[in-house]
Amino acid sequence: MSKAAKTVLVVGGAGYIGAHICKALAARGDRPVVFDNLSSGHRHAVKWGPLVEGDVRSRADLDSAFSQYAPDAVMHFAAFIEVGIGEQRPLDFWDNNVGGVITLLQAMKCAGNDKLVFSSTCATYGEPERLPLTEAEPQTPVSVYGRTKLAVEQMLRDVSRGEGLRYAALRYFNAAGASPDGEIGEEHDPETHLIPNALRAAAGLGGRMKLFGEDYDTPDGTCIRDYVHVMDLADAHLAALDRLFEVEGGLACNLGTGNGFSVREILDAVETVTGQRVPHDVHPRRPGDAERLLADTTLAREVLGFAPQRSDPQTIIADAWRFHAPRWGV
Ligand SMILES: NC(=O)c1ccc[n+]([C@@H]2O[C@H](COP(=O)([O-])OP(=O)(O)OC[C@H]3O[C@@H](n4cnc5c(N)ncnc54)[C@H](O)[C@@H]3O)[C@@H](O)[C@H]2O)c1
Ligand SMILES: O=c1ccn([C@@H]2O[C@H](COP(=O)(O)OP(=O)(O)O[C@H]3O[C@H](CO)[C@H](O)[C@H](O)[C@H]3O)[C@@H](O)[C@H]2O)c(=O)[nH]1
Repeated sequence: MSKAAKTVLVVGGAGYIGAHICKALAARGDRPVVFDNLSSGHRHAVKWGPLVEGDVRSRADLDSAFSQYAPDAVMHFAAFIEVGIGEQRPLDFWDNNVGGVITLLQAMKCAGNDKLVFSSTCATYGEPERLPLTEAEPQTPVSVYGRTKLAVEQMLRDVSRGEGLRYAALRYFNAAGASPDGEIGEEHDPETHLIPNALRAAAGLGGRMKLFGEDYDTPDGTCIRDYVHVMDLADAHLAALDRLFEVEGGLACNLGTGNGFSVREILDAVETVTGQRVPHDVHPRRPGDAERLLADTTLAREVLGFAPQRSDPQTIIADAWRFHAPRWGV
């Protein structure tokens, strides 16, 4: 394992997951340089190194960041992430999520940089045929968002084979939680994810939460997901980064825990942690929601030494609540 401090260009590092990875990089002595257009990220979440304001679709913006900071590796988090909006604005999603990576890879090649960690998603699997999902399961995404992420994975494989790119495509399941010290957390606007929406409702903000679908073929009728703490994701990113300095070629790897929780189980956990009821109404199914998603974690454990420490729902929710509660005045 290479222990020398690294400069890492963190594209999308002002966003939720990227900011937590920056904090983890700095904590072990690496130097994160955030490159972000602040379209959904936050200037106040960039705390552990410089911020380069730029757009990943702009070669000029990227070239100037590479020449100023000469990063040893790149981590790419920037994307449009709202599945529903992707169905209405597919061209924007292909432009940002795929076009952005083409421009980034061209800039990396020009700068002589061949190491990339990429944010992929369990949404590339679509509606699973078998659970838990191993990396070998067919990837048949059912959303524009999932198809853009799959297209990038395919492009990375080609560029790795043909041009020697070293990469790790990390397929996150449901990222959740916040830095345990409450310093940074999840601040999407609009927020579509279950845990922050349930916490908002518990705090008496934003009205009653919508529970999407109670007629699934699951024990309580609600969807089952594999929630993984953002700080555990950070550990996996550090391991994936180190691996790029040791191993040639590409890696595609699930990041989840293998444990599934239903929407109702999450609401119960939110009520336990906050001591408040979660006012909610049952609504029809949300289009594109798979019934169950669960990661097989064998590869992550073997290749990245992935051993989640904070990914039980109680800890995830307690950490998220510690971040949100003071900001919401509760
Ligand atoms: N949140 C999850 O549960 C989850 C699950 C699976 C995969 N992912 C992937 O992880 C990544 C990060 O997700 P997140 O929840 O932190 O999202 P986020 O929206 O909080 O962060 C994305 C960041 O990228 C920046 N950005 C977007 N387009 C850009 C562009 N053209 N140029 C420069 N910067 C740009 C935004 O300003 C923002 O800071 C995304 O690629 C997402 O698809 C997230
Ligand atoms: O207000 C809400 C929000 C969510 N849900 C339900 O809670 C479960 C989890 O939903 P999330 O939106 O929190 O997470 P998803 O599983 O839909 O999303 C994950 O997978 C997506 C692709 O499918 C993207 O990758 C996304 O970034 C990632 O968090 C789903 O059954 C959803 O219907 C609700 O009932 N009410």
